Amino acid sequence: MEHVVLYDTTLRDGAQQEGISLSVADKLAALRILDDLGVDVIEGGWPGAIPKDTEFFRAAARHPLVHARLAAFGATVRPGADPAFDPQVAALRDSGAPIITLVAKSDPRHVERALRTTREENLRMVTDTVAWLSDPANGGAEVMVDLEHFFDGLAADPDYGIDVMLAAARAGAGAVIPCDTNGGNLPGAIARSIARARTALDEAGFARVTMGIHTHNDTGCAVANALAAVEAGARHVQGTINGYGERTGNANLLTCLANLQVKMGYEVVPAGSLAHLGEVSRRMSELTNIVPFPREPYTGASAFAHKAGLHASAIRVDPGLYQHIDPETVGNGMRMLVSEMAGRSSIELKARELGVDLAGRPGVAQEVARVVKEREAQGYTYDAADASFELLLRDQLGLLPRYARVESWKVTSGEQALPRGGGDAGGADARAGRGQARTGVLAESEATVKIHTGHRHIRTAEGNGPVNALDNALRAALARDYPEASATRLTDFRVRILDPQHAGTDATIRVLISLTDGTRTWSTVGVGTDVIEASWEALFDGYWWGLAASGVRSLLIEL
Ligand SMILES: CC(=O)SCCNC(=O)CCNC(=O)[C@H](O)C(C)(C)COP(=O)(O)OP(=O)(O)OC[C@H]1O[C@@H](n2cnc3c(N)ncnc32)[C@H](O)[C@@H]1OP(=O)(O)O
Ligand SMILES: CC(=O)C(=O)O
Repeated sequence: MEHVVLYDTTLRDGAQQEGISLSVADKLAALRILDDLGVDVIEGGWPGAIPKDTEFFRAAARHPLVHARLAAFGATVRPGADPAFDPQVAALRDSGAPIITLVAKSDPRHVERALRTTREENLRMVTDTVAWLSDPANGGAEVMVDLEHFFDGLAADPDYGIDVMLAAARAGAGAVIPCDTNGGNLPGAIARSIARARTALDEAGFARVTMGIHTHNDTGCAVANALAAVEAGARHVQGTINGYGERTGNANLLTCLANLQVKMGYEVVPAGSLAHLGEVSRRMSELTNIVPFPREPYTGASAFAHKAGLHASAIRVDPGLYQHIDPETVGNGMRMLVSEMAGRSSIELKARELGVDLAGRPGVAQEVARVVKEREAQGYTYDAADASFELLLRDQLGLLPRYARVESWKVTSGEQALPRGGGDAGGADARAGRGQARTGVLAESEATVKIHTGHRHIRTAEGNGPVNALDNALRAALARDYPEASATRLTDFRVRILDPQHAGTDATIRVLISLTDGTRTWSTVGVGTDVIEASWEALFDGYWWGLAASGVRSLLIEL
């Protein structure tokens, strides 16, 4: 199988994304993740331009890589400058990286208007910088050249970009990488230009020079453009994990990798690595602190999630009928979503996922599907509230322990005058009119919950809002007989109006909550015209599911 070089630029071009700021420690952690994945090259940053990157290359020297080689990124010398006396070029050499990737202007409009120099001088800048850095007397790095604005440049002048590329090859570059810097090109144009560039290299006697591709996603075609380039002769693909990058991002390297290896038959990373794609995507999300996009191909949480009943019915026979690959190949998993679009098969497959075998009990699946459709028509949503669905399913099967009977609950909210000297009338909270900072009053809520287990428990609790007070009171009441309830905490609370066009504050609303006990997380749903009532339903189901999932035995004695 032919190899395609995988070149990761998450730590350089990915870090150019709005909102991403990686510390040296983050970059070192990413280095390990990328090396374990088996990429060939990891571009670590721009030493000499960004102090953190200079420090990163110093630190990286103490972390030998098993699979990948490190690349330092930088620019050619400026017009009129000699690389031997250029501090930025010296910083690239001093980074100790075995690969140096230079960005070079290949669009004559950029040469003339951004660099404000001549086309000939730009060719000289490329030639001299590549030759100096690849000279063994100056460290002898392998030099790769990113041809900035290559595709747009060819549209303006069909030859100049090719001349820059050949100058780089002549000076000793090991790889030349046409870049769709503005991300405005489509696959056909990319493929035609790459084919032309490859032919030009071969005809000039540079068959040894690798043709690369670097694409941005401004037309939504970054991955497609990278793959089109490979079909046209590129054998080096640059991209970033999760498609991070300036503006709309770079080609998602994980999507490129999966497509190249699984669909196009190239050898890219060691065979076992593919099964870690999901993990790599999530670990990099932790480092960038950017929530993973659920609909990301191959790695996203929804990439193999099925909602339509007819899909489920075919999947029950053979998952391959509605999936382009086995999700486990890329470290993902199939999920069944239950909603108003469910039929018997969806319920049966979801039940199987939850460890309940409904095979041979079509009546139960049919009845659960009917209840789900009926309740979704009222506003419930089970694909976002797995725990509520599980309660419904187990209830139908008579498999649900009843932990408590609710006698009553109530919440009061109001404002209470603070003692003199209490509160702080200034600050941002006061300007926003929030909570305790207004003119000496404290906003607070109080809830009382009465439940029966074997005994009658009455608990009153305060909170900074009604849902918080209700949550505190319910937890305290349950924890008297079920101490496991004390570990449960609310982590998310979302409310939405279901019929905004027909009603104002008296609209039906849906509350979706997420809870955790420190190990598991789960979500439940409540619906009503009263936001507190809907919250109570979601909370009660949430605690109920938590106790059932912990295997807690019911102590309820109905008198
Ligand atoms: C397409 C890409 O994404 S390339 C990567 C881009 N990444 C970055 O820019 C991040 C790091 N950049 C930096 O830290 C700074 O911009 C630096 C250190 C590179 C330059 O900083 P400064 O010298 O203050 O200048 P500034 O940021 O305004 O850049 C303009 C200068 O770079 C020159 N320049 C721009 N592109 C190139 C290039 N490909 N080769 C050589 N010089 C270039 C311009 O001619 C201009 O030089 P001049 O001031 O002599 O006219
Ligand atoms: C080099 C680079 O990042 C670009 O041209 O997009």
